[in-house]
Amino acid sequence: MIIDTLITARWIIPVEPDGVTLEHHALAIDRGRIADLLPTTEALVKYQPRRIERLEHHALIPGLVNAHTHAAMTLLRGVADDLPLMQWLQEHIWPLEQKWIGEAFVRDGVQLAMAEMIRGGVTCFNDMYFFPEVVAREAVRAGMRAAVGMIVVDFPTAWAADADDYLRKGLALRDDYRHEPLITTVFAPHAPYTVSDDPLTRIRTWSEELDCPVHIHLHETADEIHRSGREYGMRPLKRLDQLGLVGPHLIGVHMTQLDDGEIARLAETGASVVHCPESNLKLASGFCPAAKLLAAGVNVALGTDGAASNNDLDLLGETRTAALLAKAVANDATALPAHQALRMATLNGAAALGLAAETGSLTIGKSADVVAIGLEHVESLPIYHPISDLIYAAGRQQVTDVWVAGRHVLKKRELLTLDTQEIREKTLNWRDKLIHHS
Ligand SMILES: CSC[C@H]1O[C@@H](n2cnc3c(O)ncnc32)[C@H](O)[C@@H]1O
Ligand SMILES: [Zn+2]
Repeated sequence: MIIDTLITARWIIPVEPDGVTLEHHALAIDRGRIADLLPTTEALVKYQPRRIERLEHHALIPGLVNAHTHAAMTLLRGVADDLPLMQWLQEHIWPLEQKWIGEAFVRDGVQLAMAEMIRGGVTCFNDMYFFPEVVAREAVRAGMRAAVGMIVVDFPTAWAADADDYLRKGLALRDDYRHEPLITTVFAPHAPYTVSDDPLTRIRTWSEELDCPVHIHLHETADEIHRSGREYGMRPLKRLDQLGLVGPHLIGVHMTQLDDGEIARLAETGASVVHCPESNLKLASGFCPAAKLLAAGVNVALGTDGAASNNDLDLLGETRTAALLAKAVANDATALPAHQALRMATLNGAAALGLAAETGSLTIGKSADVVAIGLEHVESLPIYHPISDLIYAAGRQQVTDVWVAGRHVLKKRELLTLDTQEIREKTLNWRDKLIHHS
């Protein structure tokens, strides 16, 4: 049978079923989808591929899903470090954004972010940023899958004037991209402290009508909880619950401040949480009880947050941090084993975005979003358990090849859809502008 591509690999970690590693298997790709997963010896007899990739020292894994980013903030990487969240935002990031944000900033920042993410094995990102139509356009150009935020904040910015304007523009974007398979749109009210009840209520109604997720920073710091107590007389999650937003569409990002009742409420309503351990560590925001949430049945995905608070978009590294931190937070070395961490970085992210039928595991019929990572490096040998190596020893620089919807976007670490040299030059121009005119 003729197919587009056959990838033979030393190991294949499909993620579904959980914890399984196949040895000497092959992945057949046809018309952008996973057509088969079978032993290499059988594949070589059964298929006549137009292209064949023999990856004898590699593991194939599903493309990683970065479930919370502000991609264009790569241009603000390292601009303000070692500060708590509100001081970082109010004194540094928001003034810079007010001055510089525009279509060109977002275009160049997103291109830099996608170059970094693809080289790190990320095939899908969930973005919350200004000028989301630019994010969507650039993602399609680069061949990346993106869930693009229909953002809302109470204050005017270069992108929109007020809540009505944000929502109108967001819904127009959703309509424009309704036939583009790589792009989905997600409501993205910034946070409970920047979006008032009226737009949140309208988002609830739209989200139900359109069956569309709602992506929001939530319970990020203790300060946010205290402020909500002063302004609304209740914790933010309670307020969102009263507004009808706590349910299967909710994607609560950070969630470092949670009591047992709130964990139970997230579980019973089918909400998702995005854990961003490195941003939380760097801003000293607190610790998301990831293992406790998973044990309660909550879908927990992983995100890097923006490169201005992380300071990288290394989701594989983030997965390692999540697995290590969970053990410290739970005081239990068995908490969040490697296979569960990998699931968070792939299938759980896809599930949070409503994309589990499309991506997140190497399953026949799903989109061919695939990452090859060379494991036989001195840094990760001798390899008793490939999933352990992947999470605890390997680094993103070991990612060699990436396919999104069957399209080869990284080949032997070379980006095929983005111009690395041009991205470097534009980034350095932005650095010079920010240094000389801020
Ligand atoms: C409405 S566009 C997104 C908005 O969010 C800001 N931001 C970046 N990181 C965080 C964070 O960890 N908590 C809250 N807000 C954050 C970003 O600078 C944009 O203004
Ligand atoms: Zn964020």
